[in-house]
Amino acid sequence: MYKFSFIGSGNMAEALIKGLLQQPGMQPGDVLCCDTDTQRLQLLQERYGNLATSTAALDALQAQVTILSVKPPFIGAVAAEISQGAGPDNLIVSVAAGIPLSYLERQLPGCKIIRAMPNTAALVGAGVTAYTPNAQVSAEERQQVQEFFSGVGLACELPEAQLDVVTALSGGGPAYLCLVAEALSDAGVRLGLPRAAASSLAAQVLAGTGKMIQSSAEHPAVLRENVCSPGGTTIEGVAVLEEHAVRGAFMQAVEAAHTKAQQLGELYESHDR
Ligand SMILES: NC(=O)C1=CN([C@@H]2O[C@H](COP(=O)(O)OP(=O)(O)OC[C@H]3O[C@@H](n4cnc5c(N)ncnc54)[C@H](OP(=O)(O)O)[C@@H]3O)[C@@H](O)[C@H]2O)C=CC1
Ligand SMILES: O=C(O)[C@@H]1CCC=N1
Repeated sequence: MYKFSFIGSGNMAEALIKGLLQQPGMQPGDVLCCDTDTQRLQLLQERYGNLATSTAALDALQAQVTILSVKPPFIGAVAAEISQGAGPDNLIVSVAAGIPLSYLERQLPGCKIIRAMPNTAALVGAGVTAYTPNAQVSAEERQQVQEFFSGVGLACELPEAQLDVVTALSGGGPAYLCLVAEALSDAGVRLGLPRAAASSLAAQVLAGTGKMIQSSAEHPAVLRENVCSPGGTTIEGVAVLEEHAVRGAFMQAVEAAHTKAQQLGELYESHDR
């Protein structure tokens, strides 16, 4: 019996696998990766050692926890494939954006199912995941899933109605902040810094500020004020960001992603496959 299996071994699965393998006691052989792309499976073995692999999704049921990590449009096909073997003994975690528990329950009747939304920062053990279990999941299994996701960052159980917001905020969050890192690095290069120096400064600013926000008792607004000296340099930059309505842009970005997650969900509420 494997500890974890993944159906769909792409970017999100890899982030979780890399994070998991950094935990004490976890061996590559504890993880089964299933994917239709054999080159991808080979690449993961080159990167992470002796992971078990298979091209048959059904094999993934030979694990304590099976993670569905294919793109939303493939969830129906994968569920159909594993429904022949899945039953009340299987604990299935879907990380697919938008796909409601009710749809998964219709495809995999009787199974213990968790809908979860992690992010790719799991890769460095600094992810964040919110999840909702269905009624079949016991308290002990909830704890198992909590431990699984908290091994690769923060984890919390939330009502399913909030998962589309989580998808938009923290699921997609690394993309928004990578874009900020790129923009800061480009700005440095534009002003004459070598690319490597500009990129490393930008990355450290993001990492350091994140740490500071998390560890400080102060509101982010106060931490920002602490940087803006009266009549100084930073307030000039902040004024430009405000002129370009950057806060509004971030809010609209999260709202657009939320709308998309809801649209995906509506599609699956009304379709059987
Ligand atoms: N990327 C992210 O930041 C996050 C993603 N998610 C969710 O994770 C899921 C996966 O996303 P992501 O990792 O980015 O996607 P990827 O495309 O990187 O990975 C999906 C993998 O599944 C494979 N695949 C497709 N069909 C099947 C099948 N029938 N059986 C087995 N494997 C199959 C794909 O192969 P091929 O490429 O050949 O099609 C691909 O290797 C999505 O549902 C997404 O919503 C959730 C949170 C964050
Ligand atoms: O973009 C997506 O649909 C997925 C879900 C959250 C992050 N990536």
